[in-house]
Amino acid sequence: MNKRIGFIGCGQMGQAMIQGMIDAGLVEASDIAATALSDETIDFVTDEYGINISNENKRVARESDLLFLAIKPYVYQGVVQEIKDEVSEGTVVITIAAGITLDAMKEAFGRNVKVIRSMPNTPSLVGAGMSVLCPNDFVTKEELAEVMEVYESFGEAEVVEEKLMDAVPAVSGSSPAFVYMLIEAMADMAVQQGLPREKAYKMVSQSVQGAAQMVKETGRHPGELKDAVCTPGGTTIAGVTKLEEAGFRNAIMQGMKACTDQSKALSKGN
Ligand SMILES: NC(=O)C1=CN([C@@H]2O[C@H](COP(=O)(O)OP(=O)(O)OC[C@H]3O[C@@H](n4cnc5c(N)ncnc54)[C@H](O)[C@@H]3O)[C@@H](O)[C@H]2O)C=CC1
Ligand SMILES: O=C(O)[C@@H]1CCC=N1
Repeated sequence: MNKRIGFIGCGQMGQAMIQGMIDAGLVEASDIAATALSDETIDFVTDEYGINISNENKRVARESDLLFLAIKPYVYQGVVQEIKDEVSEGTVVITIAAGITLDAMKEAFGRNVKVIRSMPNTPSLVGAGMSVLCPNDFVTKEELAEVMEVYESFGEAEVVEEKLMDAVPAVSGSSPAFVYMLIEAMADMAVQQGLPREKAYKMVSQSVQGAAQMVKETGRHPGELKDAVCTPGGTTIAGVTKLEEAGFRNAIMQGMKACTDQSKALSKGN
């Protein structure tokens, strides 16, 4: 890709995206510039990814065409104050935090800047990310296509209207955590029943991945796929009955709602 890519902040999510785009062959590691606060992170990222990393936010902001702000939501204001005069008119700034709205970015910069609000997730690290994007009015179609190319290098990407962005963390950014909880709980019980832990993780994670692939590739309704697993009087329907008694689906729905409510609250606070 013929664009200078910069990351302000290079923690869990920044590293996942960087590894994903390098593995996909989109860019060379040496073409990516990033910043972090601690020398420990700078040393680790240098050794692990071979990108150019420093603590020079202003320089990276000045020298990037696509500038990812991979920092925690509560440091956005301070970082934007620091870098805003370095960001040129042609640079596209990409946010990755829940609740940082396009308006909040315009206000923080104090001028019209090209901004794309996005919500990626950590499976980007292994090329299986799900990212959702929303550009402001100053981003051209070509620029959006370039940024989509970046996101699609490490997974799938969709564009939605900004009013839907608060519903997005529940299905992209945060949802892997919920699935890890499911995998952990399933494996714990398998271990309790005598299966070795490593085998339990392998069996459960492969089954979860396979089920997700079935939904994606067959296009069949998840309920229909579930029914196809349930033998009358068999093991699956016994498990389904117990899960429903324990409020399984309702618990998931409430978790998704809480995630969305929190994103809305964060959006209002900015
Ligand atoms: N971890 C995840 O699964 C996801 C995170 N996000 C969002 O990504 C953003 C980053 O999250 P994580 O990577 O998890 O956090 P993290 O704490 O792992 O990384 C944050 C990075 O920012 C750096 N940093 C902090 N202050 C800085 C400053 N003033 N200048 C330059 N660098 C600075 C830190 O050194 C660190 O490298 C957050 O806004 C989060 O909401 C979005 C989707 C998923
Ligand atoms: O928990 C959070 O707020 C961030 C956004 C999505 C995943 N992590």
